[in-house]
Amino acid sequence: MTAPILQVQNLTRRFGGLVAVNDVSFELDPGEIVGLIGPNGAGKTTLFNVLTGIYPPSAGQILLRGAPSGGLKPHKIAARGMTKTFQNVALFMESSVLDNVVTGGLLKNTLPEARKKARAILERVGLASIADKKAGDLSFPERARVEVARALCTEPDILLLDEVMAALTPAEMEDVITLVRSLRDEGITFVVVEHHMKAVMKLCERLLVLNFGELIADGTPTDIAQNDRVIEAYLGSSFAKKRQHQAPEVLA
Ligand SMILES: Nc1ncnc2c1ncn2[C@@H]1O[C@H](COP(=O)(O)OP(=O)(O)OP(=O)(O)O)[C@@H](O)[C@H]1O
Repeated sequence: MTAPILQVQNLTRRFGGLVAVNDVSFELDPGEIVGLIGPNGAGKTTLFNVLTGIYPPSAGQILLRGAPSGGLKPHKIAARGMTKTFQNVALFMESSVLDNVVTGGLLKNTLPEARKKARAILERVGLASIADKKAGDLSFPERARVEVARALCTEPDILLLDEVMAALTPAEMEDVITLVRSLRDEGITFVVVEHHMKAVMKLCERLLVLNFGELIADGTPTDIAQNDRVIEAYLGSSFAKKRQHQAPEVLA
């Protein structure tokens, strides 16, 4: 049996009196593609932020390849192999696509090495033709791809994708799904936050469901689509009671 690459144990994050992530525990095996879903405000981004060191945990443990990583700074956690993309794309808008991606590579490489790596990654994700364009001149879907490229340039073992498919056309989503699968085949483990349920169901082999900060389900997309607690969380209890063994459209 392979050892888990990530162990999250009783993780809690509070903001004053608000418990944004509440006693959450799960493990990731290397090479999994796991979706993290839940209604607005469920705690998905906060969980990503705690895992990647943007916020320290209020309680609980995070073990990255068996070593505690909770409370370390983001660059330390990225250097150990876990990083995330940002929901509201945080590129340097005045810099070129290439220079944005290079910043990811500087974590583990000299500048010339980082530039070489960044060019290879831009080629890999299909952005080589816009390498010299200013990030501020890109369309939103292009920016999201650059965000992914920059995260890839940190050479992650675990990549947390925060809504990179927002505003993509169905064809562009297919491209992202193909890219994520092929990167997984090269050894990267993924956790994906995405509101587009069809894309999540297609891409992910396992789903974790948060509601009001609590992990209410962990299973295959088929199991999750039939799970009463999940349906209730999305649609309210009256719908869940009326439902007769039929997955609602929101989870189909
Ligand atoms: N820095 C912060 N300070 C105070 N409260 C916060 C902070 N960040 C998040 N929250 C609160 O924590 C809860 C969880 O928010 P979070 O953004 O993690 O949810 P989410 O599941 O990612 O939501 P969405 O799907 O809308 O992006 C919300 O009630 C939010 O208002």
